[in-house]
Amino acid sequence: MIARRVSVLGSTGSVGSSTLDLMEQAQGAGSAAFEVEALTGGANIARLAEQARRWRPRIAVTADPARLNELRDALAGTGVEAAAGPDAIVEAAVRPADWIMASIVGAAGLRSAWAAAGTGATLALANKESLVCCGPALIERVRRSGGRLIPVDSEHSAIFQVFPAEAPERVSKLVLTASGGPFRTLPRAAMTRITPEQAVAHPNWSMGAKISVDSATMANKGLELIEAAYLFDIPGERVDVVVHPESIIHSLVEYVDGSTLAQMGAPDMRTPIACALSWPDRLAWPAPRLDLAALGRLTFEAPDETRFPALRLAREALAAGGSAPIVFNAANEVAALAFLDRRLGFLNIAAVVADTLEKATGAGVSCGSDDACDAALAVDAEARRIAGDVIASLNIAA
Ligand SMILES: NC(=O)C1=CN([C@@H]2O[C@H](COP(=O)(O)OP(=O)(O)OC[C@H]3O[C@@H](n4cnc5c(N)ncnc54)[C@H](OP(=O)(O)O)[C@@H]3O)[C@@H](O)[C@H]2O)C=CC1
Ligand SMILES: CC(=O)[C@@H](O)[C@H](O)COP(=O)(O)O
Ligand SMILES: [Mn+2]
Repeated sequence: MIARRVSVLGSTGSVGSSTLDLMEQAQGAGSAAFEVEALTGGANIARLAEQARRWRPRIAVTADPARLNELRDALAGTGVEAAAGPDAIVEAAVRPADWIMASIVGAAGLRSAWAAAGTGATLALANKESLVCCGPALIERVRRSGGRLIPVDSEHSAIFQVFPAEAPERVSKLVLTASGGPFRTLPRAAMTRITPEQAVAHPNWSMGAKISVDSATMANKGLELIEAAYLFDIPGERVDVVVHPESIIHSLVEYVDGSTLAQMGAPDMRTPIACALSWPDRLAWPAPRLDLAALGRLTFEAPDETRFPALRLAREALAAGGSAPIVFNAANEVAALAFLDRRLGFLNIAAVVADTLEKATGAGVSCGSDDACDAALAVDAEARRIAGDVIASLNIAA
């Protein structure tokens, strides 16, 4: 029986909701008991209130200070404390919990993930952007606090499960699988007409809008390449990407003797979340199971970095080091959101990232030596400003 006091940062999103759903199912199966300390959300007050009514956390927090009264009203009579604003989310992240899910999307999740990393709790990290921005420092912070970082991103969860942490020298390379997204076979010429609705329609996974666009451009795999290099302390040249359209093998570890170990499962985030919730134990819940005979075959192909240049840009940013991964992440986030707002064409997402990386390097944007989180946020802010200018100049030219 697994017993945990849990906080979920970003509980109203795709990963956050899957986390609470999994907890519900595991409790229903009699294999776990949970208390909830804190739930945090953004604009979706109705979902946050519904979750708080079900789980009765000590506190529920919305990121938007202007929505505090609305949240208070929605929680009336529950005994759940309401709070609002980015600082309140950081405060929620350091409340007593032994398992904290960091599932806020984008760099907005960095401060709370950083705060949670210092508490000594197990940090279940879905927010890949915080690893890309602060990887080695974030990992070290968890280690020093006596906590444990468990990756939730499906590929990194897969690697984590088959990686020999006690003997990393046995590993020759990591292989990240990529679905290839909804435009895997679309010719580049047709990509100019891609709409946000088409881009968020991922073939295998049900996810939030930003990561769905990242999958469509393969910037997601670029972020994951950086994430893997930091998490498993391995150079980018020893992290391969292979396109596997079925998303059944979630990633692989190749050993020096030629053996390759893989983790497989249905494309459902509750499986990697279950792993993070119970590791090194295993959580029994009514999980979706694989039927390999029904699947029939699994297929693989090389990624096409001409049609999906974001992958190459991420690899270059990782090799450049310093602040380049933070710039990559910030520019990608600004561009993906501009695409979702119909202010930018699909193909221009990677173009904005490339241009921002070049301009930020020219402007000498680099991390300071202060607190890694504050230093990363300063780089992030400057890179966002540059990316915004790049988008504005593209729109003037159009
Ligand atoms: N979805 C997936 O299957 C996977 C996701 N990930 C990673 O997990 C993270 C979450 O992804 P996903 O669940 O898809 O994202 P969603 O967009 O579905 O959810 C994001 C969450 O963050 C909250 N949020 C948004 N903006 C802010 C802000 N400024 N401050 C505080 N909270 C905010 C949202 O609140 P609200 O909705 O109330 O506005 C919501 O709770 C991302 O980093 C993603 O890359 C990794 C692997 C798989
Ligand atoms: C579920 C998950 O971890 C996502 O990051 C998923 O992997 C996206 O799929 P692709 O980026 O491979 O299309
Ligand atoms: Mn992933």
